[in-house]
Amino acid sequence: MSKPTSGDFTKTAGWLDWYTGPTKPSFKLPAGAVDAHCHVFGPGAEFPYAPERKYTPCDASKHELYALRDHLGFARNVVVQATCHGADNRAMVDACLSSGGKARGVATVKRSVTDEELQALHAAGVRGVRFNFVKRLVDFTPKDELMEIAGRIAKLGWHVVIYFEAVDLPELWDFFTSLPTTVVVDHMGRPDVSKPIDGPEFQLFLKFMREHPNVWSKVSCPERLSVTGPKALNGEQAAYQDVVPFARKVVEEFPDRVLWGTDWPHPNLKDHMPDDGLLVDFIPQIAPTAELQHKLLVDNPMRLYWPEESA
Ligand SMILES: O=C(O)c1cc(C(=O)O)oc(=O)c1
Repeated sequence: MSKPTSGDFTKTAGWLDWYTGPTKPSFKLPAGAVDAHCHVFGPGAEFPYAPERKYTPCDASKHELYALRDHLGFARNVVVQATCHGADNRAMVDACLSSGGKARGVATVKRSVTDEELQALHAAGVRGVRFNFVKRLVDFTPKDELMEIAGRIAKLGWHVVIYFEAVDLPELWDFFTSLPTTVVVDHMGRPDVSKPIDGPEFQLFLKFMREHPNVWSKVSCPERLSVTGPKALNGEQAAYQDVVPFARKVVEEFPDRVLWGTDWPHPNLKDHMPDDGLLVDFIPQIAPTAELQHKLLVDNPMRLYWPEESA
């Protein structure tokens, strides 16, 4: 892979580009594995970044994403709309349409989206919308607007992906638990892994999943959540030890409602950029058996994104 650029855009100061030349994972992914959380950025010259964005990334094209998929051994991708593109889904849709059926998408839409536009997104492979509550990434959208969107996309059989910080779960609880669809939490609701796993914050997240069988979780982004590392760099096979108990707990308690993704190209990392091959090697630490791995990487994402092909 070549070095990333940003077209005519100027990257946010301190921006870390995705890792070029990732290693081949030692962990062999099961056949049909899905990278269920990744993004494309631009390229900015073709798909300009949204005026309301909170960061300007380096470009990360569909070609680079699909080369990474093949290199790591994934069969398919779920391309999640990145906030730097706002509600302009063209780059994500273009990636899905050029994947030969190997990618599905998650969009961001506004209340003004028409039924025809939703139908076109569906035809392109979109199966969900993303609601973002992380304040450094987006401006606030009123909950009545989001609930209206959820009601409309429910009719298409889509789900809602939610991204929030663990401290905000109490305030968002009533809204999340009234959503009429399957609800998929990004990155385990971003637990503070320096707090105890049996402390009130993470226990509330587990209660959220226990009491609501429509709630799923991505057990992704150890590189984002880890405080103590070690980092997935320089051949490290036991990366992000502090995240392992949290992710493993979710995988073992809810094996049929978990997803995993690389999060490539890893927006907004400030500390280091992981080697994506070593990130794949993180998976057996949190899903230690072949059965758990198959559910996490194949059965669950297929059921959610390719139900027509799922056994
Ligand atoms: O934590 C983040 O900065 C982040 C940002 C985005 C996005 O900008 O869409 O997506 C993610 O999955 C994570």
